[in-house]
Parts: sequence; C-alpha cells; structure tokens
Amino acid sequence: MSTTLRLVGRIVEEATPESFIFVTSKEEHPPKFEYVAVKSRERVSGRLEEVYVLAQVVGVVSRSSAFTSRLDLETLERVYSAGIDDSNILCMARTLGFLANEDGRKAVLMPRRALFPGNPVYLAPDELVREFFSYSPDEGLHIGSLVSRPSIPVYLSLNGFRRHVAVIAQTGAGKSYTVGVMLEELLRLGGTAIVIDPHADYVFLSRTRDMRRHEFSDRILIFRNPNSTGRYSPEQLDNVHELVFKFSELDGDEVAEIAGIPEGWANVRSAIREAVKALREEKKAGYTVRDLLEKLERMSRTLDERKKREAASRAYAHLRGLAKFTVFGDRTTPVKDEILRPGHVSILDLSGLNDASQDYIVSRVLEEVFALRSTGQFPSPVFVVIEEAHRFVPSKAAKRKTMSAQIINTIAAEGRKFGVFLILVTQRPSKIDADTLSQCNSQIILRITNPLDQRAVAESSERLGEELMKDLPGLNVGEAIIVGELTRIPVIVKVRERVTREGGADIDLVEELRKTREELGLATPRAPPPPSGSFSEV
Ligand SMILES: Nc1ncnc2c1ncn2[C@@H]1O[C@H](COP(=O)(O)OP(=O)(O)OP(=O)(O)O)[C@@H](O)[C@H]1O
Repeated sequence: MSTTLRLVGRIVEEATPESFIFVTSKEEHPPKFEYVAVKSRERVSGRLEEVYVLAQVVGVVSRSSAFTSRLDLETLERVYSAGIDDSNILCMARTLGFLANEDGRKAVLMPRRALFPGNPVYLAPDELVREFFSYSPDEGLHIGSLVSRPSIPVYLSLNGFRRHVAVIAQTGAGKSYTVGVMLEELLRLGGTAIVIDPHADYVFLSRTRDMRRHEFSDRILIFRNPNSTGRYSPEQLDNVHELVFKFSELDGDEVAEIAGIPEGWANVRSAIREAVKALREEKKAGYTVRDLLEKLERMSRTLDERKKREAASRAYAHLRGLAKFTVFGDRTTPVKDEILRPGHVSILDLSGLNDASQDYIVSRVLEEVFALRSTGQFPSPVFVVIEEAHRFVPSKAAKRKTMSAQIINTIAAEGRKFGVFLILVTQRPSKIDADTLSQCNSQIILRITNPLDQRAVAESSERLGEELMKDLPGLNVGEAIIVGELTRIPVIVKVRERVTREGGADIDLVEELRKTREELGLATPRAPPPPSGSFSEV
C-alpha cells in the first residue's frame, strides 16, 4: 500500500481477533460506521504474512473521571471553571477481515491471531475499502455506495444470488426502489427475471424517470389484463402482453378459493366440484365461467336431493361475481417463450385481482418456471422477484393455506440446483413463513422499527449480529444493511439513484394540495409570524 496512512488511535485494554477498543483524538475521531485498519500477522496459504485487517467503528464513547455522576451541579461547575478536562474518546471496532488471494480469487478471511494493545489504528484508505466492495463488471451489480464513505461504490456479487435473497423493510423505506436498482443491473448483465407485482410498482421499468425509453426498454415485458388497476393508463406502457389463464384448467377447489368460498362450506364446495367434473366430461375443449354458472343453475333446479339443490344454488350465487374476472378466459398465456424469455424481465401486474386469484397465478407460473428449468427446457437461470411475499408464504401462526406456498418452498429448497433464484420482498417479516425466510442466505434490510419484525429478521439471519440489529431503526429511507453472500462483508449502503421510473413512488402531497388550491381558487397559505426573541445562554 503506497498511500500514507493516517493514524487515528491506538488499541487499548483487551483486544480479540473479532473486536478491539481504541483511544482516539477528541478533535477528529472517526464517527460510527467509519472504516479503520490495523496491521496484523496472519497465515495466508500456509505462510505468516503482514496484512491490514479492516474494522468498522460500531460505537463511540466519551468519558471522564473528573465529570462524574457522583458530583452535584455546583461542584461540576467548579470543576469546569477550573479548566479541568480529562475526557477522552474511545471507539469500539469490529473486525471485518483482511483480503487475501485464494486460488487466484480475491477472498476475505477473518483474522485468527491477536491484535495487540498499543498498536496503531489507521483510517482505512479508500483503496483498501474499495477492494472489499468491488467485483469485476460482469460479476457485480452496482447497488449504491457506502453510507460512511459516499465516494466508494458497493457492488453485489452476482453469484451471491444463488442462495436466494430477502429484501425486508417497513413500508416506505425503499424496498421497491432497491429492487428496481437490482433489476436495472440484472438487465445490464443479461439476467432473466419474473416479477410478481401485486401493486403495479414495476410497470414503468422500461422508462427513464422522465418517461423516455432507455437501452434496455425492449427487454422489459409487461403482462396485464383488463382487471389490472395500477395507477397508470395502459398507453403509457411499453411491450404490454395479455395475462390470462384458461378457466377450465382450474379444479373445483381452486374455483371455490378464487370465489372466496370458505373451506368449511363443504356442501357448496362439493357442488362446485361436481359441476366442474361434469363439464370436464362434456366439454373436452374447455368451458367458460358462464358454462359453469349455467351448469350450477341447472343443478339447483334438477338435482334430486333438496340439500344438493340448495348447495348448487348458493354456489351459483357466489360464483356469479367471477364473470367479471377477465383474467380467467379461454386460453393461458404460455410461460415458455412468452412470459419467460432469456435476458428479459417480465413484470406480472397482478393489481386489481383478489388475493386468491393472485395466489393461483403465482402458483401456476412458478410451477411452470421450475418445471422448465428442472427439465432443461429453458436455457438461462431465472430470478423470481416476489413482492408482498408474506401474502404468498404466510407464517404458520397465520393458519392460512395458500396455493403458491408449496412451489415457493420447493424453489427455496431446491431452486439453486436448477438455477431458479428467489428475491423475496416483504414489509412484514414476522408474517412470512420463518422456514422460507431462513432459506434466503442473503438479506437486504432497510429501516424496520416494529420490534416483532426486528425479532423475525434477527431469527432468520445468523449473520445479522446484535450490533447491526441496533442500527435498523436508525436507517434513513434508501439506506440498507446487506448481509450474507451478496457481499464479502456486511455493509450499510445508500442505494443508488434509479435510472428507471418507479411505479409506486410516494405522492408529493405538497404539490398535489397546491394544485387543488389552485383549481379551487383558494389562498396560498402564509407563514406564521416569526417568534419574537432568540435563545441565549444564562
Ligand atoms: N435509494 C433511494 N433514493 C432515493 N429515493 C428513494 C430511495 N429509496 C426509496 N426512495 C423513495 O422513498 C419512497 C418509498 O420507496 P418505496 O416505494 O421503494 O418503498 P417501499 O418500502 O417499497 O414501500 P411499500 O412497502 O409501500 O411498497 C419513494 O418515493 C422513493 O422514491
């Protein structure tokens, strides 16, 4: 390292290979999250070598023996007037590892040998820090920059996606925005992705923030149907395809689920199953919702048993609403070659559909994606983004079964063997199945303040230590803690700006109300008079 190192402190008291304390300068101490470096001797490829161990400041404490809590205020004032100042600043640092070459690849190894009290602590030079977070352009996804050093870019390891990823944060913290950045990078690298998008958050991915097309626009496909109710008009979108599913492919119980018929209504469900069975025998080429309604109506008049007639009649009444569900028609949008295309990102806009229909669609599409990959019929690995993942794989405590949970769990367990990788996005980690979440070996965690959700995140990730947990509520919008295989070491990043336009950005209330005031001819609000007086010390 040819850079001159800046000394910022010296190790004091007890030090372990994992952590140490150093006394630093009062005037210019490294702040929390800053990176520092200490020299050590470590074994690399069998030889002892001098290395720089990177560490991060995880706590800053100032303390004094003169200004003690045992003194009363008058005495403290006298100590102060006497000009006594014996305070010093201690920083707690956690070691992150040192860089070594292993089999020709850059790797981060954890220190094993002692760090010694009295040894110097340096501000980690940019070149050293940069190396920890960089990957070659075809290996890395540019996600943002270090919160503590905005000039240093942070890349995610493409190979880190092999063990599934969870993106977790409370609402409004920047999950969709972050996933948007990841999709931009996957497009650049030629990745194939399917996005389950219940709120039409990604439909503008093919446009820049000012609605122009960009170099990847042609590789973004939007699948929607007239039921979709995203906050856009279809003319604003590019590459729109129809998303439909053949109604006659649904079995009786699936029809009942979509119509919201509870499992306990055994007779009504049985009437639907019977009607479906009869139609399948009668109409080999398939049938429509209308055919099913007609069948139930006839059953309600002609069946021998009164109980069965009543059940058919109730089924008819409940299924009538399905006629409005344009997503169920007489053909199914093929996954192979239409939804799934190498190097393309396909957005499935499920807005406007009820939970059960969304659940059915997710199960259908993912089963096919998994089958195509596990039988070698689709050439590229597939990234599957599932927004609102807690709705599709709910926690066991929710006592709610979904149709898609099984295939999502199969992908979580076996997807990596076949090149199907999950990116689960949720704002309620305590509401998602804990087993599914813990299959995600990497986590991108943005601000979370709810203690239940914090605990669920801590339980699902061994890598999120106590220290990082404490930082979760203090993150700003767009700041994320990344742990797991996506980065060589845990890192706190400011997610970079998106090139593409967001679908579900927060409404600018100030601007919206200004427009309303203008339309109604209301007066512009005036600032209150300034307070008379200012603060002064007494
Ligand atoms: N890295 C960032 N840089 C700039 N703005 C950001 C960033 N991340 C998020 N935002 C802004 O914060 C707002 C909320 O972001 P986003 O919609 O991604 O949150 P979310 O966690 O997905 O919320 P929800 O759960 O409601 O979908 C948006 O207006 C977005 O523009």
